[in-house]
Amino acid sequence: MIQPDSGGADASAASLEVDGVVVDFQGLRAIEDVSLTLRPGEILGLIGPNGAGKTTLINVLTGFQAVTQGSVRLGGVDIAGWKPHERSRRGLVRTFQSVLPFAGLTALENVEAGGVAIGLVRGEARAEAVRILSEMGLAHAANRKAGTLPFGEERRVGIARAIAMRPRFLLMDEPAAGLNDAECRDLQTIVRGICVSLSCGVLFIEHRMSMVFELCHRIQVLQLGRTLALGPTDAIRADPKVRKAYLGEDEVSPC
Ligand SMILES: Nc1ncnc2c1ncn2[C@@H]1O[C@H](COP(=O)(O)OP(=O)(O)OP(=O)(O)O)[C@@H](O)[C@H]1O
Repeated sequence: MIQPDSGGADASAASLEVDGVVVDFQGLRAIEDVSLTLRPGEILGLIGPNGAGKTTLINVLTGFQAVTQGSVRLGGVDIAGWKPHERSRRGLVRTFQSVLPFAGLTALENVEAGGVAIGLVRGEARAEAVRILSEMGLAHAANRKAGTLPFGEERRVGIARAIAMRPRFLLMDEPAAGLNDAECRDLQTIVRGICVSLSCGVLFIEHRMSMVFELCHRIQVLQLGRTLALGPTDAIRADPKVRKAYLGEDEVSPC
């Protein structure tokens, strides 16, 4: 597996960094002092049982959830005051499990909307969308309404739209949910491709552990809002406290 750049002050300045974040919901502490670093070109798995705080952390990163304490920095800049659309314009992009908000648009229009959202003029966004759809094997679907596509293709349209936003960091919340084995393998190829060709850092939240283990360079494990473990994939896979808390003693389910 190709390892991303992992060291030096330059790497930190180019990274997405969460520092000491706390999130409270009316008396419930959902996140307790979590720090996280995502480097360009790396795939960082974020795993943990239900309620561990993974989605809340994504919402913090995308600007939909305010923090009670702590900071988020993009390329060394504190982004606390940035609105969600400013974050995505500057390269902090997330994928959704479904393209449903745009289900009535064609696949091409969906991907074009990604380019327009980051400020491309329509013609440029369209040309880019045609190229991305073709690279993702979706050229045949360009003029079909996204909501009428097979599930796996609809999911890929959502990822294509994210790619059109030229992500520096891509946040993927359960991208494999509902996909079959072949679609999971396609997804892995796509994620690796994004990582290498765009030098994009990917935060990969997924319950399918076989996929997390195959794809991720490092894994951070959350439990009850705290970081239980963080390290290279092989070390996390073998960590007894992670196995006890999350993985169980049995081997993981296949993807
Ligand atoms: N808007 C909210 N108001 C109150 N509590 C919330 C809110 N959002 C999340 N929580 C609580 O915060 C904790 C973390 O939830 P979160 O959804 O981030 O976990 P998760 O790791 O993403 O879980 P899952 O794997 O089930 O998606 C849970 O106890 C949840 O009930």
